Amino acid sequence: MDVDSDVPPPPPPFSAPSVILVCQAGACRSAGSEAVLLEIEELAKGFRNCTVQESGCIGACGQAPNAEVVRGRKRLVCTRITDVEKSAAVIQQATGSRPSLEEPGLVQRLGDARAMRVRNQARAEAKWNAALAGFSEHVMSKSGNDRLEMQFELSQLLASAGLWEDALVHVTEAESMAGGNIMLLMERAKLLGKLGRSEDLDAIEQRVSAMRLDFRLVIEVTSLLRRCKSESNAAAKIETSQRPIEKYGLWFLAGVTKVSKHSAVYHFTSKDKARGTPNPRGRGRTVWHKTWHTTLLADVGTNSEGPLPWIERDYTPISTAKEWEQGKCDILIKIYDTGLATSWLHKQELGCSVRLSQPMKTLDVPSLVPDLTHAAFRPASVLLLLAGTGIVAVPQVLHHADHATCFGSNVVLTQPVSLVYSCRSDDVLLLDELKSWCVSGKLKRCTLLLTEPPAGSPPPFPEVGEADLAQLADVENMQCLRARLSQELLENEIRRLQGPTRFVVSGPAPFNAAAKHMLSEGGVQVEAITILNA
Ligand SMILES: Cc1cc2nc3c(=O)[nH]c(=O)nc-3n(C[C@H](O)[C@H](O)[C@H](O)COP(=O)(O)OP(=O)(O)OC[C@H]3O[C@@H](n4cnc5c(N)ncnc54)[C@H](O)[C@@H]3O)c2cc1C
Repeated sequence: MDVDSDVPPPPPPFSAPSVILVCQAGACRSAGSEAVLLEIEELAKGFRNCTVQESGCIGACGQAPNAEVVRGRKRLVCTRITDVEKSAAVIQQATGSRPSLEEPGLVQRLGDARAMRVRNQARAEAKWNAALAGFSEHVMSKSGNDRLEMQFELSQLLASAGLWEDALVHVTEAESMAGGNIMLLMERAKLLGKLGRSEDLDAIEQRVSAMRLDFRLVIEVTSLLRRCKSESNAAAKIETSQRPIEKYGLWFLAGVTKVSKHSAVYHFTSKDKARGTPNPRGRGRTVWHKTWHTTLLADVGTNSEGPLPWIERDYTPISTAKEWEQGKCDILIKIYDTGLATSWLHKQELGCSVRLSQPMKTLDVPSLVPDLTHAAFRPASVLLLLAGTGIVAVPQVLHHADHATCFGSNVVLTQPVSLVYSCRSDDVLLLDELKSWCVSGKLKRCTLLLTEPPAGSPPPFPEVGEADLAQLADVENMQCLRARLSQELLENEIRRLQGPTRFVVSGPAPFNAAAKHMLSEGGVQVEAITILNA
């Protein structure tokens, strides 16, 4: 299988049937793959020999959104399908002919639909900077009702991000465009309350009293205005830097434990109730077993990812859900000298404050799929194929195999879990933990694959020594090889497993693509593979 960057040059026209698989997994979904699917479906309508289907991860997460063209035995991965032109180029790869984009308004309509879906996805993940990227300019290019609706949405996004003054400007403009809409007026009141502007709230109260409203609406509006006023009194005391950001809690950097030349465990603490919990419970709720992650807001200032002064990056804590509830969280992070968020984090002083999002589901347990509708079977065994910081999936999965750390009173992960872990010899992570999980039997087997680090810039923690691999010699179910993941090694592992097996692949994009390819060559069905970005 070829993995090409962008969409490759067009082939000559042909008539053989083809299938376009549009990835709908993690990174692609965040990059608008739902809209890519609709776009490709719409553009492919005139081609009888071409079918379009959604698919799981294609293994090129770093270049999302992606699709794969399958023609006979040939498979071609098309990456970075970031606009309508690129979608048209994918169809040309599949059919040999380019669909027409001449229909008036087509490109604009598809472009708008795609922008809306990217925004909705970012919103669902509480990634306010990503949701706002390019949105203000987009709103300004619209008129009439479209403009009114979008301007209101813009004000809501800005309010979620804590930019209440900007949100107020837009909701006020939307309200004046709508000519005195009560719903928009109440949205304005909520923002005035947050900003502590009680005189403006009085003015709104007077305006409302002069309106002819239905009796029930009067009760609702009066009670909302009362709440806004009491919020307004408290608001004056909140410093701008401490303003709540929707779905985020305030944490403090309490310590940094360097664990390799490239990575460290960052210890965070919090007393903020807004931090939420990975395991919401209460009357009427059923326990939802899952692995989870959080989003860190890295306050890097002006950036190319959106208009807000932060960038958003996901992390999978290695500490437990209970510790999160107690206000403690440990995250294992590899520092990249060219990485925007990690190089920023590397410079932070102990005691500094950071924002972490409320926990979000990564995978359902025990099926270990991102979406239960895709859980084709209940696994009898699990093989984790991890590389680099992808190793953080192991504690999250194994927490569900232990009474002390699982959610609810019953352990749901009872299947044997094996691991193949590939890492650079100067960045071996969680070695002591891996050893203890092997000794206790929580991990059935662990194969550690060591690769040589490429020459490059000096590491962030040069003072940390290399991992002591000699300690593994007496651990029977653990082996250490100086090798890369290979077809032979993988098939050897597969032969030891009781089927059906769930394969979870998590590492940098080239590792994910290679592992997925080897699994399919080894006869593993695509439904059995879960790929995670790491
Ligand atoms: C659900 C989820 C959970 C995650 N959990 C963790 C975690 O627990 N610990 C952790 O360290 N990371 C984790 N990541 C990755 C993390 O979100 C960031 O992508 C990573 O920290 C790099 O961010 P950055 O801004 O420093 O780099 P960016 O500015 O985004 O990237 C710039 C450059 O850094 C380098 N780089 C960045 N990421 C990688 C990579 N994965 N492999 C190779 N080179 C890379 C490349 O040179 C890249 O061009 C997770 C990602 C997801 C989606």
